[in-house]
Order: sequence, then C-alpha cells, then structure tokens
Amino acid sequence: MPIIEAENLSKVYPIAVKEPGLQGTITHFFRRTYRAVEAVKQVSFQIQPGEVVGFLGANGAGKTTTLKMLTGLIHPSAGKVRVAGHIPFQRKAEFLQKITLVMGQKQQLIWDLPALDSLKINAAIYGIPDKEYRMRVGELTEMLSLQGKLNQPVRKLSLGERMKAEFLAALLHRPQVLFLDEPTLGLDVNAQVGVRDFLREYNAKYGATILLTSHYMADITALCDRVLVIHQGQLVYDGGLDELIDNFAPCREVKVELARALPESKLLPYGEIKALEGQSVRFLVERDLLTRTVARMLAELEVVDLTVTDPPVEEVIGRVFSAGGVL
Ligand SMILES: Nc1ncnc2c1ncn2[C@@H]1O[C@H](COP(=O)(O)OP(=O)(O)OP(=O)(O)O)[C@@H](O)[C@H]1O
Repeated sequence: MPIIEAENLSKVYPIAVKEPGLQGTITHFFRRTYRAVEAVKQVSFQIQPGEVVGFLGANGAGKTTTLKMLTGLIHPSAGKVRVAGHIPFQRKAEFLQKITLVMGQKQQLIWDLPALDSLKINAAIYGIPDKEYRMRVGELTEMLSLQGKLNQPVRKLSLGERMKAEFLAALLHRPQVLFLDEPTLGLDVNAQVGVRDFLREYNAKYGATILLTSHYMADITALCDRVLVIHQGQLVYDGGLDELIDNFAPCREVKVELARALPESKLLPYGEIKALEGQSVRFLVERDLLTRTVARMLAELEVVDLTVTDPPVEEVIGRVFSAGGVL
C-alpha cells in the first residue's frame, strides 16, 4: 500500500493585485482585486514505503507548494492527499509523529543555544522518554559525525554541521516519511556528500520513505532511483532516473581552464560551447565521445584544469520540457 498518495492535487494562490500610485493604494484598500496563480495542477502520484524519490523542477515549478500540501502546512484547492494513512491538513498528532519536513533555507534550531537544548525541547514535544532520547541522540550523532558539536551554540557551527544538526532535530522522533526541500543548499561538496551518505544510511537502516527536492543533480543521482518532474505546476515525468538521464541528458559537462584564452573557432571542434569567459570554457560533450574528447583536449590544448560533471539539473529538466516531457 502506498505511504504517499496524491490524486489530482491542485493549489491556486489568490494574489492581490494593486495598481501603482496613490489612486491604486486607495482603490486597493476599498476594493481589492485578485489574480489566481495555479501553482500545482492536478498532480497525481503514489510512493511506496521505503522509496527515495527525487522531486525535480525549475524555480517556481510548484515543488515547495506540493511539499507543503503533503505535510499539511497548506490546504489543497482541489484533489486528494494521504500520507501515512492521514489527511495531512488535519495535522493530527499521530500524523506529525510520522513525518518530518527539512527545508534547506529554514532552520528550527535556536541560533544562540547549543543544539542539545533545542533537541530537549523536541523530545518533550514528541514525548520521547529520557532513556530513548539519549539513545537516539547518541546514534544519530554518530551517524552524522557530530561528536562534540552539540554543546556549542548553533551559530558557532559551520553551515554543514548546522545542517546535520538540523537533521538530528528533524529525525529525533524517528519519522517514517521525510520531506526534504533543498537539504544541501549552499553546502560545500564535502558537506553535501556527508548529508547524502547519512540519508542513504538512514533510509537503509529504518526503511524511511524520502521525497527530496534538490538543484544538485549529484544528490538525486546518489539517492534516487525514481524521480518526479514538475513543470509549471504539472507533473511531466514520473519514472526511473536512468531513463530520464539517458533520454534527456545524453551529454556531460566538461569545464576546462586553459593556460591562455583561445578564440571560439579553435574550441568548437571539441563540443558544444555553453560558456566562454577568458581562459574558462564550459563544453557539453556527448557521453559516447567523452573519453576520446577529453584525451584530445589534454593532448591538443594547454589545459591547466579539467573537470567532468553532469550538466546542471536545470539543463536536464529543460530538455524534458523542450521535448514536451511525457509521462
Ligand atoms: N504563498 C504564496 N502566495 C502566492 N503565490 C505563491 C505562494 N507560494 C508560491 N507561490 C507561487 O506558486 C508558484 C510555485 O511556487 P513554489 O514555491 O511551489 O515553487 P518551487 O518549485 O518550490 O520553486 P523553487 O525551486 O524556486 O523553490 C510560483 O509561481 C510562486 O510564485
């Protein structure tokens, strides 16, 4: 039985429209007019217990709005949603015990206090017995490599440590369903890898279900076999990540730092040039040609530095859209 079910889920935000100037302000005060923004349109999907699903979409596509409906923070305008057997918007205590929402750009830990103090508050809110609390904090501290970090004020932690402490707080009540909105936002590569490793271990250990949004393709490739892609409020893809990448990102991004700048005409033979600034060039190279092209670059150009990555997730999604993204 699915643990997350959305059926024709929709959200329309009414936005008050105001004309500029004093006249506009007066009219706005007495007779408000509204414009409707359809943030999510008839989205349907099911997620089974233990699945780790990536939720992709460009800025403003409707990801956060969907997550807010799934966690009961906002009421859907239409459609049905059930999470862990509950209707989220009722926000029943049994429901809140089963879920958690981590937002990369929001924090629940109190800035000036050690994380341990905030954790004690969470333990009291969720009614976690003292012995169990200590056991869980110990276990999560070890999984997150946060030893010695929970006693100092949160503001003194690095961004990566703070995010891990946020995870500790968000998982203390051992939720079955994790909704993660950009959990690695702004973290350096090492910290991103730390969070990813932790999530993989947590999922394997507790069988938790994870729905994750991220603009970092590496998060999605490391964690998710399945992805949902949303575009302008509509679900345009629900399926395997491999198929998505094969179909829509048949290229790799090659960033090259040259010893000296070269004209575009000298660089064109190596691939599609996405950006050229002085000595820095960003190419898109077909995956089948990657090894050969990189070898040629190293042999024929004066290369100072070269890195190969997946194209940004936005580019992959852009291809899904331009191809009309079919479910
Ligand atoms: N509270 C709100 N009131 C009015 N419009 C909103 C509100 N929240 C979001 N929107 C609009 O709904 C649409 C979807 O926004 P949402 O935040 O869900 O997108 P997103 O996919 O999470 O984007 P991002 O990746 O930038 O966080 C956008 O057009 C946004 O401007």
